[in-house]
Amino acid sequence: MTQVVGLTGGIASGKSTVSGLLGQVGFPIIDADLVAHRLQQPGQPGFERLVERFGRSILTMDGSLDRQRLGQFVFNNQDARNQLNQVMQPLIRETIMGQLAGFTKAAVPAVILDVPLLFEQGYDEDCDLVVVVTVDKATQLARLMKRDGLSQMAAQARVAAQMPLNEKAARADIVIDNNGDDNHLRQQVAQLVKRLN
Ligand SMILES: CC(C)(COP(=O)(O)OP(=O)(O)OC[C@H]1O[C@@H](n2cnc3c(N)ncnc32)[C@H](O)[C@@H]1O)[C@@H](O)C(=O)NCCC(=O)NCCS
Ligand SMILES: Nc1ncnc2c1ncn2[C@@H]1O[C@H](COP(=O)(O)OP(=O)(O)OP(=O)(O)O)[C@@H](O)[C@H]1O
Repeated sequence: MTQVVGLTGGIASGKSTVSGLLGQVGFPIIDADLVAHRLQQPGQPGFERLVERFGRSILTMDGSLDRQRLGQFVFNNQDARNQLNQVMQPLIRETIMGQLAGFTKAAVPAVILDVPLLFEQGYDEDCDLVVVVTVDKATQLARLMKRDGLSQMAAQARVAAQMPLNEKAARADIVIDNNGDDNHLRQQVAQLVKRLN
């Protein structure tokens, strides 16, 4: 049986950093952000349906999705975010479930399901174990502002669009505390790897 390990947290809490480390030691990763980005390439179903829903004003001059513009819109408008989720979440789920079935068929021992909206979209039901990467609000905002070049207000809006991180941590089987440095994070990931092996 393939063990499905859910990996989630808040925006910029360090999920991708953790999944990168798990990938380095050989775990296959299903990355929901990557799945979403691929579905949003011109010609892909997510792209077509987003243009139908929001119009061509969400496109750049070269005809690709203007992620920055759509982000500004949906992270400041709950109704627009609901519409985005209505369009994207069923497509993301279908793709993720297809990938999961592939790994199960190949009988891999464990697969990492890296999904920012794991609890919000009910993927925890499909997991054998859920790992939540947490970070204090101030550090989260600082890392998010730095990584994405966002203002404090824009970063706060993105954080507010997700389930509070302490609620996610309360629902976790394993919590990884990412308030420390890279070394502190690596030590905790090494513990997790021991447990998974
Ligand atoms: C709004 C979009 C265009 C902004 O693009 P951008 O390149 O700036 O961000 P990116 O896709 O890299 O996501 C960054 C982070 O934002 C958060 N986030 C993304 N979508 C959502 C959402 N619908 N609700 C809450 N948080 C979200 C996640 O923590 C994610 O890791 C993009 O996030 C998007 O299309 N989101 C819908 C798809 C989705 O739900 N993705 C999450 C996978 S479950
Ligand atoms: N322990 C750490 N010390 C300093 N910076 C860190 C640490 N862990 C992660 N970062 C940085 O914080 C930022 C957010 O990390 P990362 O991209 O892994 O988060 P994420 O949870 O995957 O975000 P998202 O939800 O947006 O996909 C990145 O720029 C990353 O390099």
